[in-house]
Amino acid sequence: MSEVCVTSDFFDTQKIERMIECRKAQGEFDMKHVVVITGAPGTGKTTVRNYLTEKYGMEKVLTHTTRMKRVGEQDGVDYYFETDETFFRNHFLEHVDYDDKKYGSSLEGLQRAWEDNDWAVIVLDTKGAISYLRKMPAETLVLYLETSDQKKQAQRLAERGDRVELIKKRLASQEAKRDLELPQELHAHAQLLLNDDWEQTKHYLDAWLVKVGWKVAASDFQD
Ligand SMILES: Nc1nc2c(ncn2[C@@H]2O[C@H](COP(=O)(O)OP(=O)(O)O)[C@@H](O)[C@H]2O)c(=O)[nH]1
Ligand SMILES: Nc1ncnc2c1ncn2[C@@H]1O[C@H](COP(=O)(O)OP(=O)(O)O)[C@@H](O)[C@H]1O
Repeated sequence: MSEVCVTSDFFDTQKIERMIECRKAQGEFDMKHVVVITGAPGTGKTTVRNYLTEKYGMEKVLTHTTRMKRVGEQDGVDYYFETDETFFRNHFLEHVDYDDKKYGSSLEGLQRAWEDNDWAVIVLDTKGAISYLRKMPAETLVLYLETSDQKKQAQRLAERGDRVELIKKRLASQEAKRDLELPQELHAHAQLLLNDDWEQTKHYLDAWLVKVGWKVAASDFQD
């Protein structure tokens, strides 16, 4: 990317406008993107997803699951809740077993999101993130979330209201243990994001988005 297409000076409106024009000329803003948020339970995947939809207007891609609804979750808002019978009526781009339940994301869901918005966001386990990178390398941006202390993750699940026995089962599952580490296949592609302090995480996300081609407006940087 040429020098005028990037700037680290976010307080200079003219430089930002030149950067936007330059990126437009390269067709960067015409591209579809899907931000895949992955990581172990309790690292903040859903919280980050909500920040990207609320602050940036990204389109949330809902996925399907056979797990039970948690308190406060709604069908068609948090997930499409399925039974073992209805689950495979969907056309999945990828699907996995996670902690003895099924989860899957459909191509239709992603395409629907892209009809409304060039930027979509989805929460997946690391296996799903690898599938997305294999199938759509140009469009997929992976964020891998972690915390500096794994005890924090269990605490957060309890604070979220998850039942103690379910937290234990979830954290003991081979998939949750696997996702505590960034898989080799994601090393070169995923952006690591330490989510200890929420204020810092938000700043980090804002900066990362500019780096990966988010269409900033000069006005975003005033005040
Ligand atoms: N591969 C894949 N993973 C999914 C899908 N939907 C959700 N997940 C992942 O399944 C795991 C369990 O999700 P959930 O039961 O909501 O628990 P949470 O991680 O504690 O919020 C998480 O890692 C999600 O990112 C999907 O469609 N495909
Ligand atoms: N940086 C943070 N500091 C403190 N609590 C957080 C932070 N990020 C998320 N949480 C809280 O931790 C809990 C689990 O977060 P969530 O986004 O549901 O995790 P995940 O989807 O990865 O399982 C939620 O109650 C959320 O509000």
